[in-house]
Amino acid sequence: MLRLDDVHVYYGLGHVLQGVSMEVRPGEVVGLFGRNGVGKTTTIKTIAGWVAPRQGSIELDGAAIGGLTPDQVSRHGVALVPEDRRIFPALSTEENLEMGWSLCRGMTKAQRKAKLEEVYERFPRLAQRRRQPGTTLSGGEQQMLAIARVLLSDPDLLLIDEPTEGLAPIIVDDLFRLMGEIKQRGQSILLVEQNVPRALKLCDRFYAMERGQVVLEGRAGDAGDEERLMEAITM
Ligand SMILES: Nc1ncnc2c1ncn2[C@@H]1O[C@H](COP(=O)(O)OP(=O)(O)OP(=O)(O)O)[C@@H](O)[C@H]1O
Repeated sequence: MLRLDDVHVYYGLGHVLQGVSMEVRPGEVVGLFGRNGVGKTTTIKTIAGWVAPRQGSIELDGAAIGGLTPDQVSRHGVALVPEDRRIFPALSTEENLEMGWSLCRGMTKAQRKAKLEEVYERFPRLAQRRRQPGTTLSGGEQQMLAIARVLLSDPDLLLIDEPTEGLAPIIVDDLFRLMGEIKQRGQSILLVEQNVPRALKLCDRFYAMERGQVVLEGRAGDAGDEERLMEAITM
């Protein structure tokens, strides 16, 4: 469904992605691993339209999406959950969720309301906190909110950047359970995650990056591939 072919990205003179190629097939969870600064976030932001590639192609179900705006990419069924979560501190949980409506074009008011109730059923903690300002939510609740917000639009592919960073182990368990559920529903995920052993249990395949390039592709669960991955990212 998603295919990147020889994607190059620059920040000013910095050649940050140097020919990245990868794919995510329908229903797959694909891990994107590597040390700090190798270009994982930039890869995800480029797919989502936050950063424009200078060269190369990005296709989704055969349609060229490279260089489209974030809004246009989201209409192709791709949703980004960024590392900083983008929770609006002055807005309530519900108002933050409602920011996700911009991704739900074509839904009637009744459909939106039903979708919101579905999200509250799936995330009871968010339902309890629906009137509270975003800032009063814990880090884990904010992460749940960020994911719940993009689920409103039923994306086919979620790009999730470091969801568990800085969170307590029990919340990390909840987040992995949630991502497992998303996978069960047939939605694909491209996941950047520092907790590699844990992520590998969820992933079908993975890529490892080094200095703006993909240096390894492998299958999760394959002992040889996983060993090569650990070598590639800890070198
Ligand atoms: N807005 C920016 N302007 C200039 N350089 C940037 C910008 N954002 C990232 N970079 C640089 O681009 C390179 C890739 O960064 P990126 O955030 O994609 O890496 P990453 O693998 O996701 O790392 P991290 O795990 O630290 O987020 C780094 O050298 C980083 O310093």
